[in-house]
Amino acid sequence: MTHKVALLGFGVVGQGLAEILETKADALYANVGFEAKVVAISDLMKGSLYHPDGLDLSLALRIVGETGSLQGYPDTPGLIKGWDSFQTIRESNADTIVEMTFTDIKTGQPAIDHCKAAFESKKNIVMSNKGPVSLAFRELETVAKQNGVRWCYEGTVMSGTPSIRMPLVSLVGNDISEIRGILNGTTNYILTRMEEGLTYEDALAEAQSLGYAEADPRNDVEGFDAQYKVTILANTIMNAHIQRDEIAREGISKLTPQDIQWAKENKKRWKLIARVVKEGEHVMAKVGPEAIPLTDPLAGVLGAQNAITYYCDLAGPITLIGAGAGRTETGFSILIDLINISRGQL
Ligand SMILES: NC(=O)C1=CN([C@@H]2O[C@H](COP(=O)(O)OP(=O)(O)OC[C@H]3O[C@@H](n4cnc5c(N)ncnc54)[C@H](OP(=O)(O)O)[C@@H]3O)[C@@H](O)[C@H]2O)C=CC1
Ligand SMILES: N[C@@H](CC=O)C(=O)O
Repeated sequence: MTHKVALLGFGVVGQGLAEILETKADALYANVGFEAKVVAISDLMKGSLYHPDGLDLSLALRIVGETGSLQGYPDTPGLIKGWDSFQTIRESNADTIVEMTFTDIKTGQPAIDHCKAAFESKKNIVMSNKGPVSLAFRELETVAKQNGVRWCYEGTVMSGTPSIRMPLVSLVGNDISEIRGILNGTTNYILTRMEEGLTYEDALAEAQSLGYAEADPRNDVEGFDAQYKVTILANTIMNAHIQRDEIAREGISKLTPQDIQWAKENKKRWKLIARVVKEGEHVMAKVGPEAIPLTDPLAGVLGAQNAITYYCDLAGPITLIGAGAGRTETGFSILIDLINISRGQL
């Protein structure tokens, strides 16, 4: 059955997903029987399109690439322009809403309301936006279940590297007592480039131009993004009931070139380390910069790469290393969720 999809947000990730759905359509159908049709795209400034029979994705990508807007998409019978996100959620014929709008680190809105509106309209949500999963996990999980729909968010932690599905599916049955990792691509990229001699400002500008940084990069460099991801991991993987503000947070913005040099001279490397530890029923989490020895496996994780180690009682420590951000990588994270929903799998 063709999976009908509506895209909310047509920025880096939205366009990355559209490119994948366009270029891999035949291979996905032939290899895994997955067929998707994008019926709507709704973006705050770029405009919106809806056609119940599906949109021409390569045309939408080309027009937005050339003009920065969807307005130039040709009018055809049945095409509706101008729906906002809530109209798209409620009135489109999509099976799944893909939420890729910006992460509001204070309120999680309007994405939390997008989720509620979708679930109440009996539509699944797939998202890379961390706000709702981090701030309203229990409530939204309940609303999704009550409405018999799916809620998937693989891309919220480590982009297309399966940091959520791997522990939930492949490591199921283990008791995971600790999670430790590098969960923010932008800061890891900045630290790597500073060690190579770039200034903090130039390294941040590069991370922004490569599509790694949040719309407001303070979310990355002050550790909010990693704090959000740690909350998601604690609650989804360790079944904790932890609130974002209970997690101690420090970013990398106070690190100086002298700090970087000191670490180099002492066979160490600065990393923004995220940690969740479970002792009995108590779960403690924190995010902060640490100068770790070069012998630590996390020290070798460079650029926008992320890494995470799950300390399992049966399988031992299992480490996953991969992209933590990026257009195609995060677009891929959405694809994993869509395929699993289509297959009826977790
Ligand atoms: N980039 C990455 O590597 C990763 C990103 N993420 C998360 O994925 C989400 C998308 O990231 P990214 O694509 O990089 O961000 P962008 O800023 O490139 O894109 C977000 C898009 O959402 C649009 N938007 C904002 N609010 C609304 C709204 N209410 N309704 C419709 N559209 C809206 C913006 O519109 P406009 O600009 O036109 O106003 C923009 O085009 C974010 O939440 C981010 O945290 C997660 C993992 C990795
Ligand atoms: N800004 C984030 C993007 C992915 O979540 C990062 O740099 O890791």
